[in-house]
Amino acid sequence: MSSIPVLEIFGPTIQGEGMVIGQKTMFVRTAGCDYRCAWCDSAFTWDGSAKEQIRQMSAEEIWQELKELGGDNFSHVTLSGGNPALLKSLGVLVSLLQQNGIRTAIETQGSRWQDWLLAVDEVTFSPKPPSSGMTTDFLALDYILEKMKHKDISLKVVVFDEQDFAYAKQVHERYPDVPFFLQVGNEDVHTTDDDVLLSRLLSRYEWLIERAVQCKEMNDAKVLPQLHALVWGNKRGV
Ligand SMILES: C[S@@+](CC[C@H](N)C(=O)[O-])C[C@H]1O[C@@H](n2cnc3c(N)ncnc32)[C@H](O)[C@@H]1O
Ligand SMILES: Nc1nc2[nH]cc(C(=O)O)c2c(=O)[nH]1
Ligand code: SF4
Ligand SMILES: [Mg+2]
Repeated sequence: MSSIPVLEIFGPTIQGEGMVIGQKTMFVRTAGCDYRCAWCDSAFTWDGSAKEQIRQMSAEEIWQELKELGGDNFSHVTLSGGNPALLKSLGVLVSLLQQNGIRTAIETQGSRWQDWLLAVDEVTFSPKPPSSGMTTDFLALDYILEKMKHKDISLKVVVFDEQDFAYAKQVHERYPDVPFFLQVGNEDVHTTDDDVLLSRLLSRYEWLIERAVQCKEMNDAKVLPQLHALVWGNKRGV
């Protein structure tokens, strides 16, 4: 049965963000999102520009392709998108990966619940700050984080400006027991000038570190760049 809309399968590479940064992993990127973030670095998953590249795949087909690409060189798979938590059918893939001894992780914004989230080993929830143009449904996020409270989860907020930083504080204060990450925002997700991008991202990282170290509410936060953007710029499939 073909039931999962897939836009990219790639790796092995390293997880460039958040709670398992540096972990060797494969990626499966699904199509479709319930959000439209102004600065989304994966807008092709939802803006129609890659519509003809979407493949409807079964969990077994995805697993076969992961093995063809990665061979013996992986033991971890990250699901991202778009919002993979829109897809009930992804639960079959999560079980199949686990039956084959593969650890799983997911990137989602925390707007939708799926029962199979409980089976994912490392779950990153990334609620969106004001600069995205999106509004967080905190009651939905409360519900989801309550269900996940005994699991290995984290919150990761992308920060572009002071308003975003204030939002990040509010999120961290609302869920004090959930490991909390601040992530540098990439303002130019289209440039191919890697030198300009790198120096811009590093100066934004320095700014975010400075803001976090001055703020007592961020005493437990971790401050990270997107490591893959520092290494490969805006290249897709890495
Ligand atoms: C492309 S999203 C896909 C998963 C899910 N829709 C989400 O937003 O969490 C993966 C991660 O990239 C982050 N992200 C997207 N665009 C970004 C940008 N321009 N700069 C920094 N992080 C970005 C998101 O906030 C999210 O944490
Ligand atoms: N290397 C690498 N790390 C990532 N972490 C989160 C990603 C994503 O787009 O969800 C991503 C990605 O696309 N590449
Ligand atoms: S929620 Fe994630 S995939 Fe969806 S638009 Fe925002 S950053 Fe992009
Ligand atoms: Mg990305």
